[in-house]
Amino acid sequence: MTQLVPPTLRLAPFVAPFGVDEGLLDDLIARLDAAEEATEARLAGGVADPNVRASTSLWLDLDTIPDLTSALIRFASATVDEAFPFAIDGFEEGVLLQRYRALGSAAPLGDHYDWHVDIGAAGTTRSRKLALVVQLSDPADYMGGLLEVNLDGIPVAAPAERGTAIAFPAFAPHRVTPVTVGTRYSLVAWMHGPAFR
Ligand SMILES: O=C(O)CCC(=O)C(=O)O
Ligand SMILES: [Fe+2]
Repeated sequence: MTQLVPPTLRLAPFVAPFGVDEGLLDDLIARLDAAEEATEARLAGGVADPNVRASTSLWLDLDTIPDLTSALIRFASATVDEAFPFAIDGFEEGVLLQRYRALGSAAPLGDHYDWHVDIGAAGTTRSRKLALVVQLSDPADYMGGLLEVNLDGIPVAAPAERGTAIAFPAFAPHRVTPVTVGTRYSLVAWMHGPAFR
């Protein structure tokens, strides 16, 4: 089948409502808060450096939450059709829930994730093509915690509204600025496909 592809590559994140009930967003937050497996987020290679990244995270198996899976597939299709026409096969890693806190952070200014890209040189991260982030928190619940994406040299802050989904290429530098008050929760997933070449 012929695939319709946009004539140009977008240089701004793709943003759309994620389209799930607030109850599901609440449930995801509760899962992270309750999880005993939730661990201090670590950099690839297992080294934790709170100057680069400080947050709490929990991996979820996608098979267990059908409403979440269908919303991710809908949003991923829209992203590929309307913004980033990459060859995509599916979500290979489940989803990662993230919590960024002001209080209790190992980092002096609050939990954060400094500039980085999500694509890696080898292993699972090598075939990451698109990063998808869902804003799980109401922006009134925290200060700071901006997701900024830099696709063309100028960092753009992603909308923070609860239930908003944001997609960008896995090779795009992005960061989460320190949460200085309250707590921000997010969901991150990656669409995989034949590795960029
Ligand atoms: O929490 C976010 O909004 C983004 C997290 C992120 O960049 C990552 O986990 O790689
Ligand atoms: Fe990232």
